[in-house]
Formats: sequence, structure tokens, C-alpha cells
Amino acid sequence: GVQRNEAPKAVLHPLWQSPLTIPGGTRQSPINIQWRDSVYDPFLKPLKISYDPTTCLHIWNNGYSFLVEFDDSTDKSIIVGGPLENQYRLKQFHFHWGAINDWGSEHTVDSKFYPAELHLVHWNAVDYPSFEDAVMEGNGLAVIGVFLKLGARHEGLQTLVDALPAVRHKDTVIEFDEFDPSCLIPSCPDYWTYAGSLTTPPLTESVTWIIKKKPIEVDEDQLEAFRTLLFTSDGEEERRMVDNFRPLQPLMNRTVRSSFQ
Ligand SMILES: CCOC(=O)CCc1ccc(S(N)(=O)=O)cc1
Ligand SMILES: [Zn+2]
Repeated sequence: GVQRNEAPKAVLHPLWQSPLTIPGGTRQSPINIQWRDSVYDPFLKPLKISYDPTTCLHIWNNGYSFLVEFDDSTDKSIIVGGPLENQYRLKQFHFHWGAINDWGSEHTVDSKFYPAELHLVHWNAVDYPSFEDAVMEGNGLAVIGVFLKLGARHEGLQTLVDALPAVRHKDTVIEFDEFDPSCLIPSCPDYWTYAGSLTTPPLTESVTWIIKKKPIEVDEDQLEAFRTLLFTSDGEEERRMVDNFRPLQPLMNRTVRSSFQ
């Protein structure tokens, strides 16, 4: 009979039903950061962070994570400096975490997982008219990654944790104002930076990653509060929102630079 050549079936991610690997992807995220392979770049500037807490809008559960979204219609909450050519506007922040404390972060350092990772998502409003446009451009986004480790209770995070029961189900939202996310960023200025991608659909290769070297400390109850969230909508069979991190991606032809020696 006639031999029909079947195209190889893409392996789909169990959660995102999107291809695990992007065909032709050369700068995918997350990656393992091998400390000794990172290259100190003396020309990297300190990252300047200036957020206006009144730009905070709401918290919502989008079925992948919980996001705190900001009014990005002005330059009130921005970052500038670091590896960035110009300033970027804060759009939202969210987290990735595990079912247990042994894993949960997206990036790893010397193959070590942290129990969770915070992403503060910014977009290049100098070159592009909207976040949606910036998502498609190589220099469109800048995401600050902050590792969470088990330790002392984080008072700033607690205001967020207290609001989580109100967004337990997918597509629920509550108003949230006067929150300054810089309280979630370590004061130590040291970071790694590399060219990468979004770690959830559309997985576009548009992110300048800025990964803080120092983690913040949160306590067990605060991590457990993340794990009470659901991937599912009200009325659906409940699936706990845990392990919402993407598998590590190949480094390929990239160098991770460090702002410190
Ligand atoms: C315009 C549609 O595109 C989006 O909404 C992208 C949202 C989105 C923002 C940040 C990330 S992460 N985990 O790489 O920081 C993933 C997805
Ligand atoms: Zn993320």
C-alpha cells in the first residue's frame, strides 16, 4: 500500500497543552544557571526599580498562576538600567511553585530548585504601543526573577497571601490596591541576566531575564497558601494549582552574564 509519512506528534505539556519544545527555538526559558559558567560583565549597570503602589489594580487567578496586575497606561511604575537599553513598564507579577518544597522554581542555580519563583513582568513602552505587541518582539519584555526559599515569614507577602482565598478558582478576581512589589525584591543588587522567552504560552522569545542572586525568605504557611489555589473553575472537579513551572530548556548558544564577581 501507499506509505503515508506521519509527521512526528509534538509532545504536549500536560498543563499547557502546548508543544514542550518550540520548533526552531534558540532562546527558550527557563534554564539552569551554572554559577561558574556565568561571565561577569563590568559594563552591566545597577538595576533601578521605581514602582508607584497606587498603580496596583487587582489580583486574579488565570488558571496558570495568580497574577497581580498594574495600570501600565503611564510610566509610573518602571525599571531602568541593568542590562536594559531603556525603561520598561511594570505590567504584572506572578509566581511558580511546587507541590512540595523540594522543587517549584522555573530557573535553577547549579541544578538546585527553590520551592518557588516570583516573576515581575515589564514591557518596552518606548518602542512598542502595547504589551501585546511587545510580547512578540526580541527586546519587548524584561522579567525580574526572584527565588523564594523556606525561612522566616515575609510580612510584605502576607498581604498577598491573605487575599488568595478570594481568587481560589480560575477566572476569579478581586480588587487589590496600594501594594508596592519592591518589598518582594532582595536589597542585594546582584543578578544574572540572559536572553530568553516566556515560560508559558505563547512562549515567545521576547524576554530579557534578570534573575536576582539572593532569594527572599517565606515561611511554610505562606507556601502552603499558594498550594490551596486551584487550576479549575468553580463547579469543575478541583485540581490543586501546584507544579506550575516549565521544564528546563537547552542553553544553546547563550551566555549568562553576572553583575557581580
Ligand atoms: C499577549 C499574550 O501574552 C501574554 O499574555 C504573556 C503573559 C506571560 C507573561 C510572563 C510570563 S513568564 N512566566 O515567562 O514570566 C509568561 C506569560
Ligand atoms: Zn512566570
